[in-house]
Amino acid sequence: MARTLMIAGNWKMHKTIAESVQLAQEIKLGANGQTKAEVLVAPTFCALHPVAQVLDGTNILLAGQNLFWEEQGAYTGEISGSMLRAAGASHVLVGHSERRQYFHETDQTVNKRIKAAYQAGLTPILCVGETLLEREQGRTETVLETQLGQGLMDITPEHAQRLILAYEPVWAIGTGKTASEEQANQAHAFIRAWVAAFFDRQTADEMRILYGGSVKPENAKGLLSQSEVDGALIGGASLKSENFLGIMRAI
Ligand SMILES: O=C(CO)COP(=O)(O)O
Repeated sequence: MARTLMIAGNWKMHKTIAESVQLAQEIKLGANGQTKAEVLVAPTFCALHPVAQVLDGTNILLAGQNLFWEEQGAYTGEISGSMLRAAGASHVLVGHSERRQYFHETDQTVNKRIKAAYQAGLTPILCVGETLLEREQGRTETVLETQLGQGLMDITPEHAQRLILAYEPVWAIGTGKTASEEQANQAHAFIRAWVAAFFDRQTADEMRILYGGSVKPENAKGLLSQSEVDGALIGGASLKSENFLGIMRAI
């Protein structure tokens, strides 16, 4: 089953509008015809539209980093799926561990956001992953199972066909500690088997499962050559075009 690799940059809370536009321009120039992978960037909300204008006419995709589940209303500080769409996004990250850790995101609110993403015509990228303590206690699979089962509750098989998953072990995010190729492949295989059981085999075979956690040009080739790893969700190394492009060229 040939799945198109995805190289995704999560810019987190980094870069002004001007800096985001600059980075997008560098990626646009560098990626031009250079990679077979699908490329995606997720800037801050305020940089979405300016970056969309830079990327117009390219096949580089744009994602929001989060969304609220209501369409509009008195929800100070939030943003809806349709607003992301209008700004030029086609995708949205949901349930990133930083959202879970710092903003009290739960599997239940993740589920609401996933549904809202579909409602708005966005493709969600659901992030799951265990903490160091959970891994040490041998609870990795239980944690993944819970995050997936509750996060994807009542999602239709049709919608599941458009879903992208990201396995991001919390202990590997921004720490410089990468999951070994075997650890990543094993977790991805577990997630794919879970998808096959929850939805169906074909959906599982076609689903992209990205790895995230200290991916850089030096380790990208090894991780991305694993049979179950269908791309990367990159934080720190996506903030410099030479690193992000280096990862793209590593595959
Ligand atoms: O959280 C991540 C991507 O969403 C990974 O971040 P780092 O690549 O900085 O470890």
